[in-house]
Amino acid sequence: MSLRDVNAIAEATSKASTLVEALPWLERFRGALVVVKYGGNAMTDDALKLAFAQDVAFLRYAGLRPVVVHGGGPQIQDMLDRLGISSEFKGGLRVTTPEVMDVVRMVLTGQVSRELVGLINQHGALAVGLSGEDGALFGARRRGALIDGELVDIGLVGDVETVNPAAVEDLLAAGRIPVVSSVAPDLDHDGQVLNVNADTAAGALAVALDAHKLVVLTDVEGIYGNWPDKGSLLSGLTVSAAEQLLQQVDSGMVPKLEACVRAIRGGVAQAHVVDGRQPHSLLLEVFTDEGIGTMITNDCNPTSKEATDE
Ligand SMILES: Nc1ncnc2c1ncn2[C@@H]1O[C@H](COP(=O)(O)OP(=O)(O)O)[C@@H](O)[C@H]1O
Ligand SMILES: CC(=O)N[C@@H](CCC(=O)OP(=O)(O)O)C(=O)O
Repeated sequence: MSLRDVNAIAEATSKASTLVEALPWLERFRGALVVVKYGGNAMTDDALKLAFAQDVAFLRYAGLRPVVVHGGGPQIQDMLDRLGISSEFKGGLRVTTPEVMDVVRMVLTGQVSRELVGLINQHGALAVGLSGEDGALFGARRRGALIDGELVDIGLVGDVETVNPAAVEDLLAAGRIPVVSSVAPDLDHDGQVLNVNADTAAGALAVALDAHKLVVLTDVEGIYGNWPDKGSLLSGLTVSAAEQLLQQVDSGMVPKLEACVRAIRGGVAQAHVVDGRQPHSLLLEVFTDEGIGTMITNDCNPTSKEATDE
């Protein structure tokens, strides 16, 4: 046998072993409902967006039930800049005036959602976009931001208080992939919509759908115990440890960690924060033995990918 033949066999064997490694996870997660939060910072590269759309379609064809909740912070910022509208963040949340709210709604539902739906549908008539307004999916109430222990007004920003998952469940029952934008009707003011952080929306939806997993894709490798010390990346932590860590993290990681805690406390078996800059990170998380990034589980199933919500 020539060296070329030996190399070809080794390459084929390695490809086959990747597929075989996926087998127990394919068996285990058949039918599992997975809520995937796709952050705007992991969405800025065209090749990464294509890979993400492939992963989501793959999950669906592999028999899982993916639901995408997307962000779009950088895309909103681009549009605000183009329109010459200034906005600032307080406590990781965008201060949202009525003028900014118009742009948030337009960009999330009219641009980011459309683009993701189009990319996923390159693999079949799968994805349908909807916002928190559609089918009264979300109901939100205005919230402030906690700055140095003081609650400050940040305008039309909401926290999800009610979830009516019927519209999403209808789409799932029809074999579709719901793609959800985090704009929500204000429960206290008819006709008003609120800007909801997409991590918060994903956590609330994962609980309401009784999801098996919440996977949050972002622009770091996972959660660091001592950010920004690169040696402090955590592969797994319990929900109690995550609650303690919440006191130490800052900026965009706060709503992510809060969403993971909300999901686990609400009965979701596993929550993951993974690196959306790594192509196919979603597939690697679901279908490999080690997974990637940081996994949060309840205190009874410490950091095991076998964790269940049963
Ligand atoms: N403990 C931590 N571990 C990881 N990232 C952290 C931590 N604390 C703060 N961060 C910051 O959170 C950011 C992720 O949030 P964000 O930029 O809002 O992402 P996305 O656009 O994906 O929602 C990271 O890039 C990092 O700067
Ligand atoms: C209240 C608030 O901050 N809303 C976010 C909504 C989009 C979002 O969450 O996008 P990422 O996931 O990309 O950060 C914003 O206006 O930027």
